[in-house]
Amino acid sequence: MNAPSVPAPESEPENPLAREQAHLTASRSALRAMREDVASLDIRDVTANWVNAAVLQSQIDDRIKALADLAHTPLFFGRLDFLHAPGAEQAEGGEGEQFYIGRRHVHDADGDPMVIDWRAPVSQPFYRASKKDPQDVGLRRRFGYTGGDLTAYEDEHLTDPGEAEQVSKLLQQEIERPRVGPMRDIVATIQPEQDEIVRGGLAGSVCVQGGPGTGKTAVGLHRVAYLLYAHRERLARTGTLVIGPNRSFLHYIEQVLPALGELEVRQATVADLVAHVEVRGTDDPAAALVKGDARMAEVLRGALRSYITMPREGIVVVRGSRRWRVPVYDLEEIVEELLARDMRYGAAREALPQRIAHAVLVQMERSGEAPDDRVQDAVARNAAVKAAVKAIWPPVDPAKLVLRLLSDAEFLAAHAGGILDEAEQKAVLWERPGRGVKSAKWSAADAVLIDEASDLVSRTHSLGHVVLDEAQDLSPMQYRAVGRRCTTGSATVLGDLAQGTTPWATRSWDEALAHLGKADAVVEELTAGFRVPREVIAYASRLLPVIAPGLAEVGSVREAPGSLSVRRVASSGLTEAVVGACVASLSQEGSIGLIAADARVPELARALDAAGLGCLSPGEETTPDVRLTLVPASLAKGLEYDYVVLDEPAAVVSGEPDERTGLRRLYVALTRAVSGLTVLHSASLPPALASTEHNG
Ligand SMILES: Nc1ncnc2c1ncn2[C@@H]1O[C@H](COP(=O)(O)OP(=O)(O)OP(=O)(O)O)[C@@H](O)[C@H]1O
Repeated sequence: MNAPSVPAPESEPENPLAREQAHLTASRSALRAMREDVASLDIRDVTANWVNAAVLQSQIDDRIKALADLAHTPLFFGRLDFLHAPGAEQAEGGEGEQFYIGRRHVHDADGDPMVIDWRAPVSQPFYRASKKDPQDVGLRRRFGYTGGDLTAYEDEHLTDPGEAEQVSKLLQQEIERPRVGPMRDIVATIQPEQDEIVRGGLAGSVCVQGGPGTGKTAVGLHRVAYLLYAHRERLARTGTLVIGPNRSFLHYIEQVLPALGELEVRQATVADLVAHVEVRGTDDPAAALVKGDARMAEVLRGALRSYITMPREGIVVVRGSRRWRVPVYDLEEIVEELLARDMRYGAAREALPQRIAHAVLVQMERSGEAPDDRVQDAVARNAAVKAAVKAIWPPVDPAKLVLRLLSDAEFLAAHAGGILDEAEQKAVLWERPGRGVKSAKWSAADAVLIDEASDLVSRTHSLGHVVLDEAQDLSPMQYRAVGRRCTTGSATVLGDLAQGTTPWATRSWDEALAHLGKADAVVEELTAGFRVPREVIAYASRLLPVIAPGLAEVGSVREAPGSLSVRRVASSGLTEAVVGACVASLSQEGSIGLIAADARVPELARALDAAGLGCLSPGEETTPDVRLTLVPASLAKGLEYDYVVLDEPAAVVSGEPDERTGLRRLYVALTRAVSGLTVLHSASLPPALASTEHNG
């Protein structure tokens, strides 16, 4: 591989860099021309009315926006020189072709491509071709940019046996490029094992187990962009959704898809999905554990069914001078038939009057009448029929059903008997029964129960594709809630068993996928770490045998000697030392995260303030002026900073209800740094970390 070449004077036409720069300039002009073409469209003659005109104009405006040339977003980042024209028989010796790979398609005035969308099939070898499998690629070239200028390139001659394989310097530089602002895309440097997941088919679901910084979030987001490209129409109809753990995380990732040209993807937390009631209460862990258990689905199903009462008498429908009788045994048969079918409670309730009316119609026909559909509808709306339906199959409000289960010990016992033991029933019962849906102090887990009940009453709308990030923290009931939003679609599940910090954290992906309703999903593993330097990840991985025995240690694609510093200070000087470490980190470029146990955050905030250091909360955008974020350990998951200062690990551990969860929380905190981690402690470190004191 050639090292990034030293830029030669641009006037030299045979200088490859100058040629590439010329192609960039030409592509930019072509893009401008494409934009101007759209802008000059005259729609006055093609639209019949102003509504159509407005719709068309807004589509044109969107298209113009999509064709914008962003100064700091390189139009292309790679080039592929195929040995033969793609698609041509190689034996024919067809002329090789050259393609520039970028974020979007750009063509010249003749319609010939100048830049190919990274998602097009012809771009795939850019990510997958290797010396072992060159995929007909003679040369792969990666471009390096400084600001918006093309300043370097790096070549791989995949079919040259003499050229040794090397780690790309441009990849390394891209990862280490200081972070300001939200998460960015990785479209120029997606790795082969990541690309396999990104370009997986829409039909199948996939689950990715990957340690910290292996690119799970990046892969999930690029997968959505890819699927939208490959299945645009279908997904435009059915919809896509990205689920993340909390609002700050969603803010952090929200720019990635728009930067890839995808503006229509909804992003939400699980709490957003199940927001049927206002959540004002919390559960103790014992209650939350039972409420999140999949057995609750069974309890709810039984409780809902208990509202159905077998008819005790027949009904009489009076129409004009005639009376039609539906005997009790006919009604019973109808109800039994509905019960036997796999119908939602609400759908069956709607079907019931029609079934009764049908029974009446059959009698009418037998007696020589010729009733049509309108008569059937009229009978279904008859007062006697309505009254019977109400008695047999009354309407049920899902929130009221859950309210009753959690408030009424007898009702709960009647439906949880044989499913939950007595202690479990006691755990879920509210101390003070809820009076009404509005006033009850619902917890997050209760909202999920209501969502389950709602789905039993009427089917939840299913989307085309759902990406579920940080999945390891979901309870079985939450997996079910997500699963019913993609029953007819597919899912990408991303997570790390070692980072599970809820009492119900996922123990096995097979189990989780079964709750999600995607038991046939393929489980893939990512083990190459992009974020965390080797020294730091090795230190954090000392916790793995305790927090997730059997899980492979994450590697690192980057050596960064001196990236870890662990220092013990006197407890009276801890806060001051931490502020000092922040000041030192701020002398470097990029973002700084000060991570601390939640309980330590107020004191540290005051100390930073007193030192005149402005700081942000997680999810707030870093700017060149304010680059320091004060991160409560409970919100650190999924985030990253160029430099991390970690305050008092022992406090992070003891901030959690049990030691394993505490150590997992610590593992998350230790794995947020891209370029450097400083750990400051006054209390002893957990034994796994203390084994070899590390001083940097
Ligand atoms: N192929 C790649 N090229 C460049 N950067 C990459 C690549 N893959 C991942 N990264 C970068 O590595 C960092 C970590 O990625 P990401 O946040 O997706 O990891 P993760 O597996 O979700 O981590 P965590 O488990 O900690 O949430 C990000 O800055 C991401 O942009």
